[in-house]
Amino acid sequence: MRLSERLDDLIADWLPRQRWFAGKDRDIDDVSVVIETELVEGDPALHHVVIAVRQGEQVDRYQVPVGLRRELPGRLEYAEIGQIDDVHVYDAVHDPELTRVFLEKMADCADAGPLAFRSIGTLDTDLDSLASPAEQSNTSLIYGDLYICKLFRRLTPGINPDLELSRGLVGAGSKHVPALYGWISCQLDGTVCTLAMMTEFLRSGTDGWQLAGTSVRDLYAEADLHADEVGGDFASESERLGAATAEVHRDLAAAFGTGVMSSSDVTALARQMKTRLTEACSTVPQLVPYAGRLNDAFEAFAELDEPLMVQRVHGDYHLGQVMRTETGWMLLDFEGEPAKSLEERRQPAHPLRDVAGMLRSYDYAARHLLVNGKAVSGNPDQLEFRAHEWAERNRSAFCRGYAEAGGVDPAAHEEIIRAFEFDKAVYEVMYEARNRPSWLHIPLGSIAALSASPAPGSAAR
Ligand SMILES: Nc1ncnc2c1ncn2[C@@H]1O[C@H](COP(=O)(O)OP(=O)(O)O)[C@@H](O)[C@H]1O
Ligand SMILES: O=P(O)(O)O[C@H]1O[C@H](CO)[C@@H](O[C@H]2O[C@H](CO)[C@@H](O)[C@H](O)[C@H]2O)[C@H](O)[C@H]1O
Repeated sequence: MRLSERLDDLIADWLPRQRWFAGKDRDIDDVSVVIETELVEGDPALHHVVIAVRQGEQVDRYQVPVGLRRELPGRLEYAEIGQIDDVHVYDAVHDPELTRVFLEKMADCADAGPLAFRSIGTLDTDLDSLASPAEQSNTSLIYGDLYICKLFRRLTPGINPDLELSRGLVGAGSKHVPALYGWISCQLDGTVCTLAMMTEFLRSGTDGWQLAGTSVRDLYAEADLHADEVGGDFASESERLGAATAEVHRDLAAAFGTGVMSSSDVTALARQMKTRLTEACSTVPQLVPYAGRLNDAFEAFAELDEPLMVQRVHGDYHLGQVMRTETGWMLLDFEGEPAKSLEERRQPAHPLRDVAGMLRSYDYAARHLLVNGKAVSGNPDQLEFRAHEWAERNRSAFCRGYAEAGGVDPAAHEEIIRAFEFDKAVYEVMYEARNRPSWLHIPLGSIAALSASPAPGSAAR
C-alpha cells in the first residue's frame, strides 16, 4: 500500500512534538510526501519516506522511516504517528525488527529505488538497534554495542559535512575519530543527499560535557580549595583535548587542503560578525550595552594586517562534541552550526574558530551550575570566583595542548581569538534566547566579563 496521500495530515500533527523538528516556532502550512520507498513488505512493513514541510516561504525536507502494523505492541505505542484505516503508522526508528534492514542493506551495498546503501568492510548484521536517548538534532541508532548509525532528520541536498570530514579523517589515519562503516544516500533536487552515516560505537566513551561538569561539581563541593587542589581537576584532560584538536586540524588540512583569506575576505567576515551582533541586539536588548566593545573587537579583526590561513574545521566545536575513551579524545559531529546553510558549513575557516568554540564551552561548563549567575547553595561570590578560576585553568591548558601539538598558538593571536569568541557568544545569546532562556545569563555574563578585560595590545596603543 502506498501511504503518500494519507500520511500528510498525520505527520503534520505529529511533527511539532519531535525533538529534531527545527520549525517549532512557526505554523506548518503544508506537509507532502516527496519520496516514498518500500523497504519491507508485509506486516510489519517499512516505508522510507521523505517529506517536504512548508512553513511560510520556507520548505524543509525531513526523513521519517515509517513502520506499519495491524497490531501495535505496547512497546511501540509511544512511537505511533497515527492510524490509517486499521493500520498503525509509527516512527520505525524504535522498531529493531525493521531497523535491521538498514544494516543488512548497507552490508550488501544495495540499491533500493532511489536509496543507495553503502558499507566499508564486513558488517555484523545480526544486531538489534536501540534509538539513542541522547537524541538531539538527529536520531542515532545503536546496533548492539558495535555501531552507531545517525539518521539525519532535516535533509539538505549535497554531501553532509559529517560524512565528508569523517571520511577524510579516517583516510588520513586520524586516531581521533570513530571508524566509518557505512552510509545511506539518495538523490534530492538532482544532487546526492546523505541520509545516514554509521560509525564505530565508542562503548567506553563519556562525553566531555559530562566529564567537565563532574570536575566543576567536585570543585564546588570543596569551594575553599583551588581548582588545582581538588581530586576532579580536569586540566590535564583539557591539555590532551587541545592536543587532539590540533592533530585533527592537521589531518583536515592534509586531507582537504588549506587556503589563504584575502584582506577583503577578512573584512567581509568581520561584517558578518557585526550583522549577527545587530540582529542579536534587536532580539536580546540586554546585549546592547556591550555592542560598542564587541564592534571594536570585530573592527580590530577586520584591520588585521596578516594573511589568515583557512582550512576545513569542525564548525560547531564544544564539550558535547568530544568523547573521552580508553585510548584518548575522539571528536564527533562535524556537521557545523545547524542554523547555517550547507554551503556556509562547508566553507574553509580559520582553525582558531574551533579553539574559540571550545573556550566558550569551558565558560559554559563552569557557569551552568550557577542558576541566573547565582550558586544553588554555598557562598555565591566564592563559587563565582571558583567558576572563573576553573574556566581559566582549563582554557589555558587546552590552548597549551593545542599549541604544543603544532596548532596555531592562540596566545599569539589574541585579536583573532577575541573576535571569534565574541562572535560565538553572540550566536549563543540568540541560541539560548530561542531554546533555553534560563541559560541566557551564561553567554551574557561571559560577554560582560570579556568586554571588561582590556582589548589585546591596548596598553601599547
Ligand atoms: N561514535 C559514538 N559512540 C558513542 N556515542 C556516540 C557516538 N557518536 C555520538 N554519540 C553520542 O550521541 C550524542 C549525539 O551525537 P551527535 O553526533 O552530536 O548527534 P547530533 O547531530 O544529533 O547532535 C553524542 O553527544 C554522544 O553522546
Ligand atoms: O550540539 P549541537 O550541534 O546541536 O549544537 C547546538 O546546541 C548546543 C547545546 O546543546 C550549543 O552549545 C552551547 O551549549 C553547550 C552546553 O549545552 C556549551 O558547551 C557550548 O559551548 C554552547 O555553545 C551549540 O552552540 C548549538 O550550536
